[in-house]
Amino acid sequence: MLRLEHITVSYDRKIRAVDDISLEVGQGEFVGIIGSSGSGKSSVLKSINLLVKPIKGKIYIDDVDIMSLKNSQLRAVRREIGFVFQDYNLIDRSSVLDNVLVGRLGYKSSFHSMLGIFTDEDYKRAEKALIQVGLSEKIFERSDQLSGGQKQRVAIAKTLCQSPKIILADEPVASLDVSTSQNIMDYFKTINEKKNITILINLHDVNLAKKYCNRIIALKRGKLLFDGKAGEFKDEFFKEIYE
Ligand SMILES: Nc1ncnc2c1ncn2[C@@H]1O[C@H](COP(=O)(O)OP(=O)(O)OP(=O)(O)O)[C@@H](O)[C@H]1O
Repeated sequence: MLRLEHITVSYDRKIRAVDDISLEVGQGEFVGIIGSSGSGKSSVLKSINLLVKPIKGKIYIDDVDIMSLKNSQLRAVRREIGFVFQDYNLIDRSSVLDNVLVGRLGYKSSFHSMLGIFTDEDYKRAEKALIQVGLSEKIFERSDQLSGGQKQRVAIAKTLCQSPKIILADEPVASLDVSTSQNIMDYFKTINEKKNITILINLHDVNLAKKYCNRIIALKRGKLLFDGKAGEFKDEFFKEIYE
């Protein structure tokens, strides 16, 4: 469903943040991307929905070359790609419900978005997403009154509200303690298994990647160093990546 062909990302045309990476990800895969700081994990993830535009290569989603799409077509593709950030990316003063409804904006005309007009169906989806992340009792709370783990669950619910085919998560547990991180990873795993949504997740912690992901991709200085089953990721790769 997702194919990267020879993707190269450079921010200043000198250093290659991502250097000629090709990979294919099938529907329903749960892929952990690991690598030391600066290895290019975020750049790979952000290039998939063109938050960052590669200087070379092609990106195909369901065999559509997304770099060749017009704005309106790209918008339609993007609304099916959820993105979860490390710092949650919520509107602090808004309620949990309003934050989750933001996930529906990609389906609205700019006129309706501006006026914040949502249908009964949108509200039902938002409530369902909040039930899925175990937060229905917080629906009317202000999001800045929640804990870090709860905020990340709201961000996941917002993404679910988009009805995504793919979820990209950029270090979603890096700001959380160990047990909260595991809790958030459990939600990702459940979403992946129950809804068959493809997930690509950047992680600092190799053990989390090995525990939760089916496949691991390891980067070093923008290059692909390992791509295989989580169980095949051995200590020697670990040393090579983090040395
Ligand atoms: N907006 C930017 N402008 C210039 N250089 C950037 C930008 N974003 C990333 N870089 C550089 O690109 C390289 C890869 O960065 P990237 O953030 O993709 O790596 P990462 O593995 O996600 O790192 P981290 O784990 O620290 O977030 C680094 O050398 C970084 O300094």
